[in-house]
Amino acid sequence: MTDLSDLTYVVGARRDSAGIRFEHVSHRYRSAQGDVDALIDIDFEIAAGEIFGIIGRSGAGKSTLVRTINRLEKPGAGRVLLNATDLSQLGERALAQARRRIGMIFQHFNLLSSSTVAENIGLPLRIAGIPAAQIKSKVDSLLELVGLSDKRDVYPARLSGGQKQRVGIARALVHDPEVLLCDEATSALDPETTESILQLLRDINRRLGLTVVLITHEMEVIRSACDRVAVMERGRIVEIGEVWRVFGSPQADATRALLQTVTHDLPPAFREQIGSARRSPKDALLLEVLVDGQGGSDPDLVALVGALSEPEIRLVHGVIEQVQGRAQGRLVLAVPGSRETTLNVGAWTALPGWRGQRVRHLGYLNAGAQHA
Ligand SMILES: Nc1ncnc2c1ncn2[C@@H]1O[C@H](COP(=O)(O)OP(=O)(O)OP(=O)(O)O)[C@@H](O)[C@H]1O
Repeated sequence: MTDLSDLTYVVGARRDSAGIRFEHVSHRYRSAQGDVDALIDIDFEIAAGEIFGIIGRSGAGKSTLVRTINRLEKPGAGRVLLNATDLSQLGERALAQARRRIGMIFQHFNLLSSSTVAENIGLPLRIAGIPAAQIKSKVDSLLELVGLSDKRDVYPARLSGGQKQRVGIARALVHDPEVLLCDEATSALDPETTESILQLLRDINRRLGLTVVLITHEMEVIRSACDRVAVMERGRIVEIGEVWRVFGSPQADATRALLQTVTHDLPPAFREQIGSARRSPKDALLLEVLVDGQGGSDPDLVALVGALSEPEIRLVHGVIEQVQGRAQGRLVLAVPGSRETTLNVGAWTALPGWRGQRVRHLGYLNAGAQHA
């Protein structure tokens, strides 16, 4: 008979959320095709109550890492602690109990097509032997939480992708977990639906205080939802930190490659006009001002205005956006050939207003093309 003593039946019954500690975790898959080192000496901590993103290219080791949290994967070396508990030390019964502290949602929702929304959500409770009346009340409150009260008796085939994922989220929350693992939970959804699911996850994180671990290969998802992020590459964590810091000044090549999808590149037609060398005295020098967020929520434009008040310097491209309440982006200035020698970029950027803004030479804007 299942021990029901620690199950709670009220949505929002806030448990203390759990922190997760990886201690020198390594894992090797052995197969006929050869061994794969999926995790190599992973050592870091996810704080209780944070939304933590894990990003990396396909095969980087993200799923394997997350599966060590609920011991779907047993690491070959090292330990994973859930709120100081080492799940590897638990017997079968205690492990089953501990796994209830960890909910999980998946890319393809994993719903039973022959069961209604309410039946899908209540399934883990039925398996645990909870009385029907308690299941009903729990399912009703979860349906309300995820905004699907009107879909109670509908079958999954009649739901949109976003609605299916809401059912998945409700089902993952039936045991009031302390941790919610999300494995590419928005990868099958369009951008608008993705944003609504991320909004729901943020809301649940805040209201229930639960730790959310989110795997994705989409930087956009990390930017929109996470507090901190770890970037994985070939089994290792190559970069870790607050999202705005990692986005503002990525250190690892893997991070820079992933960020290409969200950094607003120069329009192709404009890029075609840029050369690496001056071809005519009239060619303008292009300076790119990178705003990395160190300066806070508002980029200090005093310095930039100072630059623009230099005669003939033009602002030719610019994007600034907020990441975790910090301004990030870039601006491109064109300095005419006649001014290049007298312009003292070093003197501008030494001014206090340039904190968090770096300037680099982008190339030369072809004078002929400018007037084309
Ligand atoms: N059961 C397995 N047997 C052998 N190799 C495996 C197994 N599962 C994963 N791998 C390999 O381990 C490495 C890490 O896989 P993992 O699924 O953790 O990566 P991932 O970053 O989650 O990738 P994706 O984004 O494609 O899901 C890959 O090289 C993969 O091929």
